[in-house]
Amino acid sequence: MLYEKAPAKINLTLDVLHKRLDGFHEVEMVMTTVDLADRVWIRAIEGGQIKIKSSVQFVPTDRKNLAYQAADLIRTTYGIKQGVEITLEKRIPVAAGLAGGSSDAAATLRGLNKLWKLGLGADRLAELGAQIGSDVPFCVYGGTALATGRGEVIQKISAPPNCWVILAKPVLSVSTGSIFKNLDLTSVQHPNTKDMLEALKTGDYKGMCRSVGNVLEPVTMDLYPEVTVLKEQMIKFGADTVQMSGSGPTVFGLVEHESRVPRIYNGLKGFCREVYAVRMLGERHLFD
Ligand SMILES: C[C@](O)(CO)[C@H](O)COP(=O)(O)OP(=O)(O)OC[C@H]1O[C@@H](n2ccc(N)nc2=O)[C@H](O)[C@@H]1O
Ligand SMILES: Nc1ncnc2c1ncn2[C@@H]1O[C@H](COP(=O)(O)OP(=O)(O)OP(=O)(O)O)[C@@H](O)[C@H]1O
Repeated sequence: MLYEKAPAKINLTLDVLHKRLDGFHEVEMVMTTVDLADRVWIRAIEGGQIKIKSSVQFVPTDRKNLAYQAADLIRTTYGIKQGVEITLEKRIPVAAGLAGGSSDAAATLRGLNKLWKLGLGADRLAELGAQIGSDVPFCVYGGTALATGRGEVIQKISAPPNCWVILAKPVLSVSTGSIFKNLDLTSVQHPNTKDMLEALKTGDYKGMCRSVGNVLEPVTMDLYPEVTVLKEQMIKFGADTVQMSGSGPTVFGLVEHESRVPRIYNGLKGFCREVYAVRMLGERHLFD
């Protein structure tokens, strides 16, 4: 039985430059992995099927599951006949803006590359991942990166300075497609990606906090006022900066001093069921 860790990502910045002819949006995002992870177990089985088991009932186990799609893609591309059972121990909240499904798909690609001794490099796995979803290539590498294109062009960058990340997810699921559809590009406030890259390069925690920005945040907040409330609460409880991740609805707060974490965590727990206090994974890449 093979094990792969599938960590969640957060978007320190998320900018949209323009809408492309293929319907996707050209983005520029600084992403990093955090220590909240699904566990993916993979084993070969008789019968040539792809079987998905999930610890969470409402996650699909058919070909709608991104891990299924990853296994199917790698099997057809490399003419593999052997069956495989993939067990997803879900820890990352679903439809949360934390790339849970994408990370499971990326972990499946890494795991099957090992199981079937395909000898594929990270870049090739990322290329395959791009056929499954825009966030999958980043999840293949993990660590910290600047993602451009529709999210699939990955450039490794310096890890953020050490800090705590508090994640809070309101009880609602957000469809990424509908948030992009509601984005009005004539009135967006673009984040300063250059300042963020500089802050990471120089290990400037305050500079990092000043440079967070996500153009999708106001779109999701307009549709779901709970997200605004959660952000305001997290600021009130003392986070250094707070922002929504991806298309939401999870918001994350950055906290430099560990002593401040319990107050924020406990304060949020009072009215939000899903709250996590985790570390960033920084430079720890997932591909070896
Ligand atoms: C919002 C982010 O999570 C930020 O990390 C990602 O950009 C979304 O990545 P994802 O969930 O892997 O998204 P995909 O499954 O590729 O796309 C879902 C839908 O989002 C929209 N979409 C996604 C990425 C992108 N660059 N432009 C888009 O317009 C498209 O309508 C697409 O049909
Ligand atoms: N392995 C999986 N884990 C969770 N959800 C999955 C998985 N495969 C497919 N899905 C479906 O995908 C939808 C989005 O789930 P996911 O948790 O990946 O969203 P997300 O965190 O918002 O992703 P992103 O940040 O990449 O937009 C869910 O509604 C679920 O039905």
